[in-house]
This record gives sequence, structure tokens and C-alpha cells, in this order.
Amino acid sequence: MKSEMQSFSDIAAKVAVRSLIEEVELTPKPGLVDQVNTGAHQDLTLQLMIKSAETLTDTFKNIAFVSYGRNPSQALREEIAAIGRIGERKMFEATGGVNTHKGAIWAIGLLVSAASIGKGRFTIKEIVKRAGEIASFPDRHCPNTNTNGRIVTLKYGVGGARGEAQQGFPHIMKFSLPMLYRSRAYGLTEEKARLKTLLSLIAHVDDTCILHRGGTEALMFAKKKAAYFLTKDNLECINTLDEEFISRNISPGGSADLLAATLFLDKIHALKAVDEVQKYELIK
Ligand SMILES: CC(C)(COP(=O)(O)OP(=O)(O)OC[C@H]1O[C@@H](n2cnc3c(N)ncnc32)[C@H](O[C@H]2O[C@H](COP(=O)(O)OP(=O)(O)OP(=O)(O)O)[C@@H](O)[C@H]2O)[C@@H]1O)[C@@H](O)C(=O)NCCC(=O)NCCS
Ligand SMILES: Nc1ncnc2[nH]cnc12
Repeated sequence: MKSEMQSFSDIAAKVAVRSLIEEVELTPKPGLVDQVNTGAHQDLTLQLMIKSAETLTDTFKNIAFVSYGRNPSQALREEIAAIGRIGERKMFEATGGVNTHKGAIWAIGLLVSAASIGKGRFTIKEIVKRAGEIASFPDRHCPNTNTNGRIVTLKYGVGGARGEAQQGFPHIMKFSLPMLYRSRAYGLTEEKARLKTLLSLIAHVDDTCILHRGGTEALMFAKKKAAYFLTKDNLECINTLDEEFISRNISPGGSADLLAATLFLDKIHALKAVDEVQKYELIK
């Protein structure tokens, strides 16, 4: 018989991987890999993204396992960072060196850890707060490499993936989750609700993936266009936005990761209300 800790870790990992797959399968997404095209990416495909997501199951499971019932601390920060780095290595092995989910391992890894600290009983607010606390401990073993994110956060003075997590995921709490809930309440299909959720992120996030490729001009363009398309009822016109992003080499990869993180929080919250047997049914 599985312990509660093992069951929660299995469930959290399944929900995390499912969220990544649902993000990549959502279509049409501007500039991103989806079921129709590979967006502004020459080295990514839908199949590669799905393969990458599936290789991360053990990473999320191990993060949940070591975090279960603990408190945020320097020691926990370092344990999950070590697991996260092994996850990054596995991702690069699976993709032949292409960065598919580095930002997602970071964001969802922290959220999995925080949800597990609460043994699956935390509210979303408590989860993001704990995730922010863990992310704020120094990463003493971080390799001193010049990542795209690091170069760009220094150059443009933005927070990037690190800042987003350390502040308790403000773009999820202020924009994407409220947009997902509002769109569902308004009666939109789940697909349209998720597309609006993604647009709400692109309209506000300082995405280091966009900044690194095209600087502030590209970031401003992406934010303005996403805000404009958010006012449209007919979301089929996102195809036009996709073409514009592709022609300008704009990829909102950070927003894609935050969409997956939003879906993770939504699902893990919904699972709180059901019993163990139903949980396995729901995540099958
Ligand atoms: C804290 C880390 C995330 C490292 O951060 P850093 O800023 O040093 O590094 P990057 O290596 O650039 O990775 C950051 C990824 O975060 C995503 N992102 C970007 N902006 C935001 C934002 N505002 N909020 C949240 N997330 C954001 C983004 O991911 C997407 O972009 C990927 C493609 O990016 P890139 O490789 O630059 O690709 P291309 O444009 O195609 O580049 P070229 O090929 O042209 O070079 C895409 O896949 C999306 O995923 C950034 O990639 C963290 O990794 C870390 O410190 N980890 C250590 C382990 C740890 O502590 N783990 C803890 C828990 S698991
Ligand atoms: N769907 C997607 N396309 C490109 N980069 C991504 N990073 C995370 N999700 C992505």
C-alpha cells in the first residue's frame, strides 16, 4: 500500500506533466509550438515537446517527495535545485540539447514543492506564497553561466523567471488565473478560456525569451498585440497574430511556461475537493 506521501507525489507529478502537455497541445498559440505549426522555432516540434514533458515525471515526483510536509528552508531549496538540475539534464538529453522546458521545470517544480509542503491541502494563495519563499533562498550551487535569461535581466532590468517566482507568481495571481476563471464563468469553451489566459500573460509578462530574441521593441509589440486580441470575441483571429509573431521571430516561451503553471494550480486546487479514488480517476 502506498503512503500518503507517495500517492501525493505521484499525483502531483502526473498533474504537472499533464499541464505541460495541455499547454503545448493548445492551438493556435502565437509564436509557440502547437498542433498546427512550430511557431517561431526551427528546432522544436510538438512531438519533441511532449517527449520532453514526459521525461520530467520523475523530476516532479522526486521534488514532491522530498518536500512533503516540510517548511521552506535553505536545505529544501538546495535539494530541489539539485533535482531540478538533473531534470534539466534529462530534458536536454531527450531533446538533443534544445531548451524545451527549462522555465517550466523551474516554475512548476517550485509549485509542486510548495503544494507538497502543504500535503495537497494548501489553497492556491498558500502555494504561490510558499513557492516564493523557497525561490528566495540563495541558490549557492547555481553554475555561473551566462544564460539568455541572465544576460537579458541584467541588460533590461527585468525580473525574468527568477523574479516571477520570488515574488509569488504575481502574473498568475493577477492576470492568468482570474482570466481563466472569468472566461469559464462567461461560458467560453475551455480551449478559448485557455487562449485568453495565454494572451493575458503575453500582454503583461516581461518574457526574457522575447527580450533575448528581439529586445524591448519586440516585447512592446507582443504585449500591445496580445492586449488588443484580448478584446476580440472571435479568437480564430489568433492565427493572424501567430503569423505576425513568426515573421518577427517572437516566441513568448515564458508565458507558455506560466500558462502551464496556471493549469497546474487550477488542477491541483480542484483535486483538493475529491477523495483518493476519484483523484486517480480524474488524472488517468
Ligand atoms: C531560474 C532559472 C529559470 C534560470 O533562469 P535564467 O534567467 O538564468 O535562465 P534561462 O536559462 O534563460 O531560463 C529562463 C526560462 O524561464 C522562462 N521565462 C522567461 N521569462 C520568464 C518570465 N518573465 N517569467 C517566467 N518564466 C520566464 C523561459 O522559458 C521559455 O523560454 C524557453 C526558450 O528560451 P531560450 O533557451 O532562451 O530559447 P531560444 O529563444 O530559442 O534561444 P536560442 O536557441 O536562440 O538561444 C522555452 O523553452 C520556455 O521554456 C526561459 O527559458 C532556473 O532554470 C534555475 O535557476 N534552475 C536551477 C535549478 C533550480 O533551482 N530548480 C528549482 C526548482 S526545480
Ligand atoms: N509551446 C511552446 N512553444 C515554444 N516554447 C515553449 N516553451 C514552453 N512551451 C512552449
